[in-house]
Order: sequence, then structure tokens, then C-alpha cells
Amino acid sequence: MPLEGEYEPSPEQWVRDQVEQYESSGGTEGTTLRGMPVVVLTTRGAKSGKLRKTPLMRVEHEGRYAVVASQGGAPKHPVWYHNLKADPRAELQDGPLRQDMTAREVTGEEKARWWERAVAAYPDYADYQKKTDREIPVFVLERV
Ligand SMILES: C[C@H](OP(=O)(O)OC[C@@H](O)[C@@H](O)[C@@H](O)Cn1c2nc(=O)[nH]c(=O)c-2cc2ccc(O)cc21)C(=O)N[C@@H](CCC(=O)N[C@@H](CCC(=O)O)C(=O)O)C(=O)O
Repeated sequence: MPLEGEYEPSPEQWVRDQVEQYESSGGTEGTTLRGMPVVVLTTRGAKSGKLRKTPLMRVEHEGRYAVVASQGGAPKHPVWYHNLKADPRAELQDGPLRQDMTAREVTGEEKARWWERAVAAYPDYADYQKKTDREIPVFVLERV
């Protein structure tokens, strides 16, 4: 059952624009960042209850996805991290494919495996982690 509710666009223009292009083209345009594939994660705002849509780098393995709360190596988690912790139900758009997902933050050995896949998909993640003492969280998304 897809998440329902009022969509509240990101306050960041470039983010809003990428979501708009991605969705209005049915997932055929606005699907990359510097040539690397991007997905759009929809979460429920932990306070507002509104729908938040967040472009993220695409990390996929055998039908499961990871999303990486890197925010460029900033000292604080991105806000969408707290949304997923409060409500793990999400929707993921990968190109034209939209799927209902449940998110689970991973740790230890499982996180190390997914971190490797994430860095392979988007090498900048490794630089972001070097830039901050914050341990960058990873969620695995599995189809509902
Ligand atoms: C700016 C802020 O966004 P954020 O959720 O912190 O997420 C920051 C970024 O991670 C987000 O902009 C990403 O899309 C940036 N980004 C990536 N960010 C990443 O962390 N990882 C990526 O791999 C990534 C890739 C990427 C690719 C393309 C692109 O365009 C952007 C990309 C935001 O939307 N703030 C809102 C609030 C959002 C929100 O969810 N509010 C909650 C409250 C939550 C609470 O306060 O607990 C609510 O509605 O209830 C606001 O200030 O009004």
C-alpha cells in the first residue's frame, strides 16, 4: 500500500527540481547525478506526517536496495534519516519502477557488505565518511 499524504517539497531548490523532473518524466529523466544512477525515496515526515521525497544514489543488489544517509559528510544525519527511524515504511522509485518498501538500519558485518556496494556505486561516499566523525548510517530497503 503506497504511502499516502500531502507531499511537502524539499526546501532545497536543486532537490525539488530533481524530484519534479524524475516524477514528471515517469522516471526517464533526472535519474542521474554526474552520470551515476539516482533513486527517489519517499518517507513520512516524523513531525509533520507529510510525504517527503529525497533523491539518493542508487545502490541495488539482487532486488534489494540500500540508502545512505551521507549528506555529503555533514556532521549531522539528514532529516530523512529520522523519518525512516520513526516510520520504516517508504516508497522507492528506481527509474519507472515504484515499489513499497520497509527500511531497516544495518550494522556490523551486514553494514560493511552494503557499504562496499554503496562505495562501488558512488565512490564519493568513501570521501564523505573520511570527512566526518559521524558514522554514516545505511538502511536496507526490502519490498513489502
Ligand atoms: C533539506 C532537508 O533535507 P534532508 O531530509 O535533511 O536531506 C538532505 C539530503 O540528504 C537530501 O537533500 C538528498 O536528496 C541529497 N542527496 C543525497 N543525500 C544523501 O544523504 N545521500 C545520497 O546518496 C544523496 C544523493 C543525492 C542525489 C541527487 C540529489 O539531488 C540529492 C542527493 C529537508 O528537506 N528539510 C526539511 C524538513 C524535512 C523533513 O523531513 N521534516 C520532518 C521533520 C523531521 C524531524 O525534524 O525529525 C517532517 O516533515 O516531519 C525542512 O527543513 O523543511
